[in-house]
Amino acid sequence: KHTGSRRLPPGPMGLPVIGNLYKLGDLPHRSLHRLSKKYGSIMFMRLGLVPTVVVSSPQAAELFLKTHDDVFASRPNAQAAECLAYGNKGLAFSRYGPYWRNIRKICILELLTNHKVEYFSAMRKEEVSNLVKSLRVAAKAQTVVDLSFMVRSVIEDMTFLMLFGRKDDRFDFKPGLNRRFKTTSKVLDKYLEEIIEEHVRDARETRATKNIDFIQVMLSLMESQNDSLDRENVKAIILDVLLAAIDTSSTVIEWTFSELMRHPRVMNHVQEELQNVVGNRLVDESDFSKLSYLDMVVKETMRLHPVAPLLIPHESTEEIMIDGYLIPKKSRIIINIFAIGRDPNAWSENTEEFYPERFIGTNIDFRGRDFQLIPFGSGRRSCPGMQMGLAVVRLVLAQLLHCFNWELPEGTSPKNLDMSEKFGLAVPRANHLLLIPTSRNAVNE
Ligand code: HEM
Repeated sequence: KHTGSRRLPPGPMGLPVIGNLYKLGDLPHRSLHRLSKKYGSIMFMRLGLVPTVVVSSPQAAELFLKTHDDVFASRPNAQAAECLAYGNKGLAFSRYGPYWRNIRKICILELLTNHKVEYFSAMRKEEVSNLVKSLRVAAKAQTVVDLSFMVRSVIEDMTFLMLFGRKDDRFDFKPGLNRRFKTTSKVLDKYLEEIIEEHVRDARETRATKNIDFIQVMLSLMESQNDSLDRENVKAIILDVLLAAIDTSSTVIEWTFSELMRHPRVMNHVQEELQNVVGNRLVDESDFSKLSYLDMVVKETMRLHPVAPLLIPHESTEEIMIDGYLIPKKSRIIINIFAIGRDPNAWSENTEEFYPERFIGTNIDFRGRDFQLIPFGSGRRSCPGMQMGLAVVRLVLAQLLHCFNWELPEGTSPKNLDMSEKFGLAVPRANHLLLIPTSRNAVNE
């Protein structure tokens, strides 16, 4: 064969065996962004022994996630997934194939439907109102609150209510997606078993109840789908949803607050919009369609601080030529949306600036059709929880911004606010965001 027509994409020279791992550093999305400026938007490297392709422009992302989506819809056998309690039986890390397709269908048609998003709206409002009440106490005393912690707690509560119908004595999920999970998996398994048993008992006693929380939905599917879904599967899916829902939504809120604290002009504008649209009552999700500036602020935050800057790794299932380059079978595909959000060809020159007005007059949205902004991915593997996540993010943000003014603690100014990141599948702030609330308006609670 003529080798010239079957060349790999350009990339840094690898060292034998350890390949280019050493180049990635503490913040791989940033190192890979720098490398892509030198080698281009389709870049090849070996991470350990794994052939890896890094994609860093909207046009290239479209080739991988839309034009040839069917070839790149699998997942590598992730170390993270092996550490989890149920191996690859969940959704996020399982390989492309009939098993994944069935579970994905269940998630989309039964668990994460618009109907479900709406159904839980009253629950979300109540949980956020409770948070507002406790913040009122802090506001009165003018104490510093750990906003990162409080936001995470309210989102954990909402997620537990949605999945299990309860939020008390919940399992501590703090360890997140890392090796420690293996050691905690027995405790976790016991917890999930207890909850399932409780639901089975309840179902037996009250035959007629509707399928409300996720466990109830899954139990009735287990009955109707016979063999294709067992308890292990149910536990694996529930765990996936827990992990996918909590860190992501809290991280978006934390970064939005951080940028608003650094940009008082934008903060004032958001609060004015809330005052005009909502007035002296609490925000309701039915207000969202009129909060267009808030919407732009969330988009701008996710452009600069994508929660999952490298999405979840994809894997190719066959050899394929893309844009004149050979992509070997079983390559790991990393879509660097952190780099895409900063691509000057897509966003003009001021890409590092937080400037929500850039979205005025555009139709760019989150649905994955506009490849310059894909914080939820795009195509077959895109996030099935997008609507649920956006509802949570918008409500918590809007309510906290409507009810309170926020100040940085003494010694911190908008200019020197620490913005360090901590890398993982999700990239939150390295240090919690500490703020002082002051009650803003006489809201009728
Ligand atoms: C604002 C919040 C959220 C963001 C930014 C987000 C983002 C993402 C991203 C980037 C992916 C990977 C896409 C890819 O690999 O191409 C993903 C996958 C996934 N997300 Fe989300 N997500 C959010 C909230 C949620 C919520 C609330 C749920 C569930 C209740 C959820 C469930 C999932 C699942 C199950 C997957 C795996 C899909 C698959 O592999 O087929 N996410 N999400």
